Amino acid sequence: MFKIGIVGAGAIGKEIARAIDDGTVPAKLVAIWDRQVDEAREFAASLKQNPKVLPLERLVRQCDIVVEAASQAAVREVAVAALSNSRSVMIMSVGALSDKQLLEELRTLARENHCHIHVPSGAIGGLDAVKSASIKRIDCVTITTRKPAKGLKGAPFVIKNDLDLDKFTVPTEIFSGPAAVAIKEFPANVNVAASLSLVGVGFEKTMVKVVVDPTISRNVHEIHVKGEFGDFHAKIENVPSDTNPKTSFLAALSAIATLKQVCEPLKIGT
Ligand SMILES: NC(=O)C1=CN([C@@H]2O[C@H](COP(=O)(O)OP(=O)(O)OC[C@H]3O[C@@H](n4cnc5c(N)ncnc54)[C@H](OP(=O)(O)O)[C@@H]3O)[C@@H](O)[C@H]2O)C=CC1
Ligand SMILES: O=C([O-])CC(=O)C(=O)O
Repeated sequence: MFKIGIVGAGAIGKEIARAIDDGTVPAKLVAIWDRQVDEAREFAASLKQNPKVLPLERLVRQCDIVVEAASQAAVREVAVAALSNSRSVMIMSVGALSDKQLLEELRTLARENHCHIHVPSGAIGGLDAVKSASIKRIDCVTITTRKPAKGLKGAPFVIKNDLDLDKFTVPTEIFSGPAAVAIKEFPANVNVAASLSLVGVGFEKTMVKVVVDPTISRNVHEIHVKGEFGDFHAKIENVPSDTNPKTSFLAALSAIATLKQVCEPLKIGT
C-alpha cells in the first residue's frame, strides 16, 4: 500500500486526508504537516488512520508520495525534499512551476531519483484535450477566471491597486495578461492557468483574464484553445470549498482522483 504524506492541511489537504482515511484512496496516510501545528494536530486526531504530525524532513522519510497543498512559496522546499529522497511529489500550488529554473531542477531530480511529479487538473477540466492538441500547432490559449469578490480578496494585484472588490456592482475585468504575470498577481486564484500553460503553449503565450463578478456565487473558469486540431471551449462552474472561498471543491476532488490513479495499474485518459 502506498504511504502518503500531506504538507498543508487546509481546504484541499484536509479533503485529501479524509479521502485516504475513508478508503476512497487505497493508501495509508502516514503523516501530515502544516505551519498551523495545533490545528494540524487536532485534525490528525480526528482521523481513523491516526497520521503523525511531522515536520517536512521527517514526513518525507516516512512516505512514498508527498502531497504539496500549502502555497506557491512552499513548493520548492517540499518538492526538493521529496524528490531528492526518491519520493514522488504531487503539486497543487502549480503556479510555482512558472519558475523555469525550478521546473527544470525538479524534472532533473525526478529523473535522477526515479520518481515522479504529479500535477492534477485542479479546478479545471479539458487538460487532456489541450495536451493532445499541443502535439501540433496551437494558435491561441486563453482562460477567463470569474470569481465573486471573496474569491479574489488578498491577491497581490488587488492590494497593490487598492481595489475594493465589494464595490463592483457588475462583472468587471480587473486583469488581462500572460499567465507568467497572472500567477504572480493572483497566486491563490489562478493556479489553473499554470496547469494550462504547462500542457499547452507555456506561461508567456497563455493569456489570462480575471473578472470580479458580483452576480455569481461560483468560481467559473472558461478555456478557449484554437489550433491545427480545431477549436476547444470548456466552461466549469465550481462550487467554492467550505473553508476557503478562493479554492474550488473540484480542486480537492482532482487531487484525490490523481492519488487514486497513482495507486491503480489502469490509467485512462491522455
Ligand atoms: N491547482 C489548482 O487547480 C488549485 C490550486 N490551489 C492551490 O492549492 C494550495 C492549497 O489550497 P488550499 O487548501 O485551498 O489552501 P488553504 O489556505 O486552505 O490551506 C493551506 C494550508 O497550508 C499552510 N501552509 C502554507 N505554507 C506552508 C508551509 N510552507 N509549510 C506548512 N504549511 C503551510 C497554510 O497555513 P497558513 O494559513 O498559515 O498560510 C494553510 O493551513 C494553494 O496554494 C492554492 O492556491 C487552489 C485551488 C485550485
Ligand atoms: O479553485 C479554483 O477555482 C482556482 C484556483 O483557486 C486556482 O487555480 O488557484
